[in-house]
Amino acid sequence: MSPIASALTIAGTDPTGGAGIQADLKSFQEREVYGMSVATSIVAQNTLGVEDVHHLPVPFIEKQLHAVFHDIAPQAVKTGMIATSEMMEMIAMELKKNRMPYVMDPVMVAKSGHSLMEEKTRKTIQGSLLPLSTVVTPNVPEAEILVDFPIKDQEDAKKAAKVIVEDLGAQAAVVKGGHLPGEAIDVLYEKKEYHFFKSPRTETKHTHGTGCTFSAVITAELAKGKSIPEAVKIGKDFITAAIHYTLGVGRGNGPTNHWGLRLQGVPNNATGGNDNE
Ligand SMILES: Nc1ncnc2c1ncn2[C@@H]1O[C@H](COP(=O)(O)OP(=O)(O)OP(=O)(O)O)[C@@H](O)[C@H]1O
Ligand SMILES: Cc1ncc(CO)c(N)n1
Repeated sequence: MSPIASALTIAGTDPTGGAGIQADLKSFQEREVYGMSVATSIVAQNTLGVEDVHHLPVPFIEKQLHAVFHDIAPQAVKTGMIATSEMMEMIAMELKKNRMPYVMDPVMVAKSGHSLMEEKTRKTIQGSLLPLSTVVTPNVPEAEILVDFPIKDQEDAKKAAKVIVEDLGAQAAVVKGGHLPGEAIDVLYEKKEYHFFKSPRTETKHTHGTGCTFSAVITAELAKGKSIPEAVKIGKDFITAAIHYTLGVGRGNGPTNHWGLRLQGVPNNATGGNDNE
């Protein structure tokens, strides 16, 4: 195995750098993992919202994937925005040929409310990418769509994480608590056990790309060989600091601070302790 861990993101773009591929690459870099990216859709967006979306042709996305896989083998991969069923099916085929830890962030709707996935694609996930995933990281609205019941509190989030693993076939699931009231508690279900990752809620409007950043850090840590709970713990510490040390840039819901954890004096390769609830 290469001494350098590398990771690949397959996702949409954000020219203002807070979400999508740009956020993923910044997160990989912060975790000292060599970052690579394959674009699915080019998105004209900023902190105020999504202006327009241009989907790349499926054969062209496939060519980008081949360019990576034929040259530098990543140790882990994540997917973010995958807008159409056709893209999803092709990516699932490629990931079946190239098996490695795989983090699926099932991006459906931007924080601004703009849809980033066609309605009919929401069900394609379940038959294609989801069963291939090492970890799925839905927020509450995405988890509700995957499991088809409402999630109002932590008990519902626990049930959803379990259904995503036991009925839908993911190896592990983290239902993120960003959209529930109170402390920000993420629920991981893995190997028939629950783990809870808790942080105080920061009162801020600058949470653009939190989900992308969180799942990218998990991917980076899996690329280094960390266990799923260790990787999620580091993802949680990273995003908590990134939200806390807000940059205050952008006219709308601004990005997070990808070097926030460094400001706490935490070395990049620190391992996660056990901070479960
Ligand atoms: N205000 C907040 N304070 C502290 N942690 C937060 C806050 N909002 C979200 N988080 C944490 O950020 C991470 C991402 O969760 P969130 O639910 O915001 O993802 P998301 O909706 O998929 O994000 P996005 O769609 O913007 O990429 C989780 O670990 C969650 O607990
Ligand atoms: C490309 C892209 N992926 C994900 C999100 C969700 O944060 C976004 N706004 N843009």
